[in-house]
This record gives sequence, structure tokens and C-alpha cells, in this order.
Amino acid sequence: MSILETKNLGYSYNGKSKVLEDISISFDVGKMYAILGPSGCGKTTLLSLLGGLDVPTKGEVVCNGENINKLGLAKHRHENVSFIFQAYNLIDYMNSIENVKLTSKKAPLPILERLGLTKEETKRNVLKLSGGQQQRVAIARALASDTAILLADEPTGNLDEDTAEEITQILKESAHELKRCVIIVTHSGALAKQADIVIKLRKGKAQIFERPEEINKQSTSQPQKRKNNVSRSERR
Ligand SMILES: Nc1ncnc2c1ncn2[C@@H]1O[C@H](COP(=O)(O)OP(=O)(O)OP(=O)(O)O)[C@@H](O)[C@H]1O
Repeated sequence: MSILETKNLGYSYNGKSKVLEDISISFDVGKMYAILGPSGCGKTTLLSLLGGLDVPTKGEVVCNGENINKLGLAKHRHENVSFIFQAYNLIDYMNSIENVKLTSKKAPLPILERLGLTKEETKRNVLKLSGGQQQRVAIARALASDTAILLADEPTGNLDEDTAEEITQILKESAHELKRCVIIVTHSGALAKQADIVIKLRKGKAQIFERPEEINKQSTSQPQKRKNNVSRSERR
């Protein structure tokens, strides 16, 4: 069973023109998804609906077989989902270690150091870190949490090429080795190339591109039959 699904999902802000129309996608654990599309096409909107930050105007979001509205959006956010926001959303009177401790009982220092922060930087108030360093703290906070779903909005947007590549590999590991469902909104072609599944949004619709060669390497089980109502399996 997919951990997360959208069923005929639609959304419009203030009842005006539709941002999303009839989107049905299944998301599995153990896979990294990249959501691509032109600016303003609804990528962040889709991520917000998946994370229970907003309610669809049509259709539903289902997590572990249950409509997240019925489950309770706050419960869904608390139990199932970690976010890496575009604006980081760090607690600005705390240092990095304290920010990571908010979501996890795991020791924060190894995770922060793995993401390239020095011991001294982890003790500094987050507002005294550079934009890229703050972004890495936000990523560490999400990685340290135990939720099965990780939603990330442009997680490599503020990083140099090498750091972006490193973060991409850490997110991929989180999907493949820790068996999380990692869903990333990105404009980065390099990140998208590393994803197992690419979802392209355009004019409110989604197109799915699978990478069967990557998926087969990770799993010896039979490939799952997709239930999406969108065009499928186009090797890039
Ligand atoms: N609160 C809001 N009220 C009204 N319209 C909104 C609101 N938030 C977003 N929109 C509009 O909805 C559309 C989709 O926005 P969204 O942020 O989901 O796009 P996006 O694909 O993530 O864009 P980008 O790549 O530029 O970040 C845009 O046209 C945007 O202007």
C-alpha cells in the first residue's frame, strides 16, 4: 500500500482559477520523488496539501489508507510528516542544536556535522548563520525526525553545487536506506536526475516519469502497478 496518495486532487485559491486539477498520484516509502514545473504552476501548493497545511477544494489526500482530513490535519503533520520549508522556519532565538532537538531525541551534533556545520556554528544563534547554513539546519531538523514522510521545498536552492549534490545524496539515502518517502519540490535538474520518480506539473495536471532501472536496483520485489490517472513510465 502506498503511504501517501492524492485522489482527484484539485485546488484553487479563493475560488478563483484552478491551480491544481484532478491530480492522482501514489507515493511509496523507499523512494525519492522530485516535483518539477514552471514557476507558479502549483508545486508548493501540492506540497502544502500533502503535508496537511491546507485543505483541497476537490478530491482528497490519503495517508496510510485514511483521508488526512478525517485523521486530523494537525495529527497528520505531527505524526507523519517533516517539512523542509523554502523559508527554513527555524526558531530564531535558538541555536542549531536546539532547533534539531525540537523534532528528535537523536543526538543533533552528528547530523549537523554531517551536513557540514562546525561545532562552533551549531552553538551559534541560527540568525547568525549564512542562508545556506540555515538551510542545512532546516534539513538536519527534518532528517533527525522519525516521520515516514519528508516534504522539502527547494532544499538545495540556496546551496553551492557541491553542497547541493551532497544534500541530494543524503535525501536519497534517507529514502532508500531509512525507507522514508521523500518528496521534493525543485527547479534543479541535477536533483531531479537523482530522483526515482519525477512528477511534472503543468496547467494543473501532473505527468509522472519513472526511473525503473533505479527502482529495480533497490528492490527485489515485483514492480508495483501504478494507479495513477496520468501518463506514465517515460524513460528520460
Ligand atoms: N495565498 C495565495 N493566494 C492566492 N494565490 C496564491 C496564493 N499562494 C499562491 N498563489 C498562486 O497560486 C499559484 C501556484 O503557486 P505555488 O506557490 O504553488 O507555485 P510554485 O509552482 O511552487 O511556484 P515557484 O516555482 O515560483 O515557487 C501561483 O499562481 C500563485 O501566485
